[in-house]
Amino acid sequence: MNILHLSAECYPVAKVGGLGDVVGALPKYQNKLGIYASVVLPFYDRKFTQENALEQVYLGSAELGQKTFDFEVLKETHDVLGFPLYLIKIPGLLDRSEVYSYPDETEQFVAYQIAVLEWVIKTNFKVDVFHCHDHHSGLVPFLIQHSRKFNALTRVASVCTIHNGQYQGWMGWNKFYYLPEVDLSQTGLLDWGGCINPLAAAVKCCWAYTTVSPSYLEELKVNSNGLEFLFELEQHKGIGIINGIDTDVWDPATDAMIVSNYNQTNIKLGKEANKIAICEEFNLDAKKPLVTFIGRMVLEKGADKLAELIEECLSQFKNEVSFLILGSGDKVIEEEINNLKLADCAVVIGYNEALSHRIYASADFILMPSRVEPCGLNQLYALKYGTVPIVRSTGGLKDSVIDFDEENGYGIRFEELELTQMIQAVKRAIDLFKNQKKLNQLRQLMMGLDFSWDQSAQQYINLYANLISKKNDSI
Ligand SMILES: Nc1ncnc2c1ncn2[C@@H]1O[C@H](COP(=O)(O)OP(=O)(O)O[C@H]2O[C@H](CO)[C@@H](O)[C@H](O)[C@H]2O)[C@@H](O)[C@H]1O
Repeated sequence: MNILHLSAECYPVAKVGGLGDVVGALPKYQNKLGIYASVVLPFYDRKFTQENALEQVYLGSAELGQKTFDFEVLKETHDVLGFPLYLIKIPGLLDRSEVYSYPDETEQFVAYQIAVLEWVIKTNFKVDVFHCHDHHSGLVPFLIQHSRKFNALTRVASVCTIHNGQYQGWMGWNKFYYLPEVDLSQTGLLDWGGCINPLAAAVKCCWAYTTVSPSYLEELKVNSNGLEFLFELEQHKGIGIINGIDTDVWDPATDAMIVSNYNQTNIKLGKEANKIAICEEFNLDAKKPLVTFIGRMVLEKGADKLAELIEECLSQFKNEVSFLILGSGDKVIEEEINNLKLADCAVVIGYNEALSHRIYASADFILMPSRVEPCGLNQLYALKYGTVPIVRSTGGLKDSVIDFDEENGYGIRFEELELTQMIQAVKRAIDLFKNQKKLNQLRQLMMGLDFSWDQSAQQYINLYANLISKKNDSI
């Protein structure tokens, strides 16, 4: 079975958030399970592409509207990631350093998708399933069905995974001419709310779509930035598969980025050593419970509530708790948090992968007050590192964290994004920290949980197999 993953991100080539983590891991685990999974990304001029051997496997050209563009397909020579990695390089369009936020992003991602399909057809690259991640490759299921140019691929299955339904890749109909000739009777499939909506088109045209947790599958029907009705209509094609974690990268026993490695048996000492080091670095008191937040500072993550919460906690629970915050995103939120000049609170604005590992290993608690959380990887990493998650009960957080007051529970949950509930959750963390025996029992329990990719990777494989066998039945 040959699967081609299409994505804008893939760790460690290019990661902005959790999409990168998933696409950097899932294909590796799928290959271990005996299928042949590859990834095709836009080319980025970054550390990974500068430092690894890349060979040209295809040189071609295609049209974006009236313009012809040349493109190269490069393959990373040694499969260092555990799967074949292909990169689409288009001079002047896909050869830059950043992943997102260029003014011609639409042109970038449309050209990427056209180039991928062109390359697959011209080289007879064997694909049984196009696995499209988020809106950046959302036009592919439509194009292979309704564009004559790609009709050699009509019978290739397509699966679309929604990591984040809030972003949909909207483009005006004035850019319709970027697409190759398509069946004009089918253009309604591209439309949602009067513009071309690649995520909506993917959901309508794919053979199956998945969400990154079962709860998120349900939530999209009531909260998906305008697509609620669509998710209701197409629910028969939907399935929720929770993300896993890549234990080659995220394991405190082997993690080369942390100060002191540890496992379930020496967790107390291990966490202590990491905590002492980080508290020294950030001038915090290692004797106090350390609560962290790591992530994108955006409304989705509830980051706008952090500044007020920290101020309140440090005033109500004076000298009883400390905070270490790492993130970047919305400039207003960044500034609000960065302006907190308080003892017992350290803030790092920016993206720092190595620091994030050190924080997972040293913090006692990780706060995730998300408004929306399709899966959430931070809580899964935290569990693996024996760090108690404090989460709002939503999406994947609800599916992966059981409150420690419940049977076999280990985390702290609250329902509403409301200051009093959040303060109460932090208070429970402080009380738990005072009971070191209980805290260590919970740490042992958390570290023993299995959120590895093995099971979820298999669920995707079962889905592909189902789709392929249905296709064969229908021939
Ligand atoms: N400033 C910073 N420095 C270092 N590391 C940082 C960082 N900010 C974030 N990270 C890292 O980025 C990742 C974020 O993971 P999330 O699951 O929160 O992803 P995100 O919301 O981007 O993705 C979407 O896709 C993923 C994958 O499906 C879903 O889990 C999620 O719910 C959904 O919103 C983690 O590895 C985290 O450690």
